[in-house]
Amino acid sequence: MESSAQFSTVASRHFPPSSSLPIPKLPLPNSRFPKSSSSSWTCSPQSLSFSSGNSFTREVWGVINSKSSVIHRREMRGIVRAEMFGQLTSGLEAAWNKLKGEEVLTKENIVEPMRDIRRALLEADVSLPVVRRFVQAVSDQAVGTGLIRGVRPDQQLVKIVNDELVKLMGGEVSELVFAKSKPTVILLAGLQGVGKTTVSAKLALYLKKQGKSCMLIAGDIYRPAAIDQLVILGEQVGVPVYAAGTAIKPAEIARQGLQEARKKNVDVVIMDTAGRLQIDKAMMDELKEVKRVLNPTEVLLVVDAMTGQEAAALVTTFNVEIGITGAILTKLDGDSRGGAALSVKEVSGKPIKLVGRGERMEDLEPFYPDRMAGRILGMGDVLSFVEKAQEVMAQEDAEELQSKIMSAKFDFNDFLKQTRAVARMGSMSRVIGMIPGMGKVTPAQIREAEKSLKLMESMIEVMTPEEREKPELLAESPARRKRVAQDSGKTEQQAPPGTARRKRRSESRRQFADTSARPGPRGFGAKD
Ligand SMILES: Nc1nc2c(ncn2[C@@H]2O[C@H](COP(=O)(O)OP(=O)(O)OP(=O)(O)O)[C@@H](O)[C@H]2O)c(=O)[nH]1
Repeated sequence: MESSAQFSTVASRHFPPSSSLPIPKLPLPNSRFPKSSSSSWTCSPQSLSFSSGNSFTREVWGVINSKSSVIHRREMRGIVRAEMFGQLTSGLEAAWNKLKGEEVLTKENIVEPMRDIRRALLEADVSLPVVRRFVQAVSDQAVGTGLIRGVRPDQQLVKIVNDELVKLMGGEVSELVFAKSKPTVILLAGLQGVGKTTVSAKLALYLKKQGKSCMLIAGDIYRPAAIDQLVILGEQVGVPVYAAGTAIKPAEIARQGLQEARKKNVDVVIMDTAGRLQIDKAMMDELKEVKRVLNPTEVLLVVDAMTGQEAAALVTTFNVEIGITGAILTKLDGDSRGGAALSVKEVSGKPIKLVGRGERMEDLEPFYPDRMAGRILGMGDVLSFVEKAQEVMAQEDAEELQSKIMSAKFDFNDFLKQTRAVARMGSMSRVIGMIPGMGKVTPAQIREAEKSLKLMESMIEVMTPEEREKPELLAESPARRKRVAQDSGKTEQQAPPGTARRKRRSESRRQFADTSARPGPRGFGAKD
């Protein structure tokens, strides 16, 4: 009877307690999420809100939510996080915890927290001179701060560390520079496998979204597949690619490509170049030649975030050798340490302009030092969340959803629309990482939540159009619920762990509900 067990994740709170099928329930979302009578993430340029209530969405977030408290308890037992900057976040938390119970920051009581901060930064692979300067700056301010009414010493220290982190990463966001007369030329360089080819196409899409016409030049003649890769990616993002094969020199390709771009009157030209396993003279000379031909506005070094402080050293070397304008940090999504993000500006003097946070073409963003600091300190990144939400959901859709929720007309079609919109924002781990307080959810728990979501989607997919529009049809008919469960191929054996226990708990709740005069359910399946 997995069918009913699974179905219950959707229906339990929406169907009358007299339903004949035993309907186990998922745990209710805990207080970390606001509760209201209906459930949705809604966004508009002016606002973003989450309301949770009687819907699938509440169930999904409920799963994640209930897990986050479990995770919190695990955290206390010292289990380290694996998500972006997770390791650093955990390390810094140890420092604040040492100040719990203190009245004021003193020279004596900050010794241990400062040691923790130093250790956390070194473990994050931040370069030693940077760590030294950082710790010194934080200690000086901490001792000089004095008592601020209503602010605990641990909160004071978090604020000081936050400000210093923002400074360390360059303070302001460093925008791309565009040439006064078309085309703006962007030259990409970097070692092998760091993500240059992918970044070329991502950058073209990023600029296209800003209304700029782009052209890509395939200049990696040493890895023949790189040209094909760029042509495919160019097609994917709808940007023309200039390729001249592998038999001519990159500088000549650059010259021809630039000519073509001028003919096409494009706004921006982006040139992908070959990577090497290590920096060698021939590679640098070739790049210098390409740079001379292109006279680019931006020369961006693509570096892999996972290489930590080595990335900062590379930026320095490339800057000395060929002169660069900034860096693009890729694979930040898999970086639990953060050493590269924290070291590049301070070590090389060159800013990180953009970051790659996933393999999809949309996963390239400006580098915001303040938002990064927020992520590092476990405060989420609400602004990026809102921007992503705005990107994937049309304002009208958001308003329509909101009004449906308000009038309790949110149906299964709306639920699908909403979850698919959230999926377009990126992987669930990424979306969750941007929400304050959710940074502690581990990858395993996210995978489980994703599984639950897929399960719900598969059930909705086998519903008839009428059932999707009128959830009450299912509420009133055990036969329909059974069919939906069977058609979506669920069996009791496939039930996720804990279902049996939830089932027992739900039965006892239902017995209670049968005997007490509780008001009927609202939201999905509600009768107006
Ligand atoms: N997770 C993740 N993967 C990325 C990111 N950027 C690039 N990748 C992946 O990294 C791998 C290498 O990317 P490429 O673009 O081929 O790297 P490249 O620097 O052009 O490689 P060479 O031409 O060999 O020098 C690919 O599998 C990309 O999908 C990112 O931000 N996050």
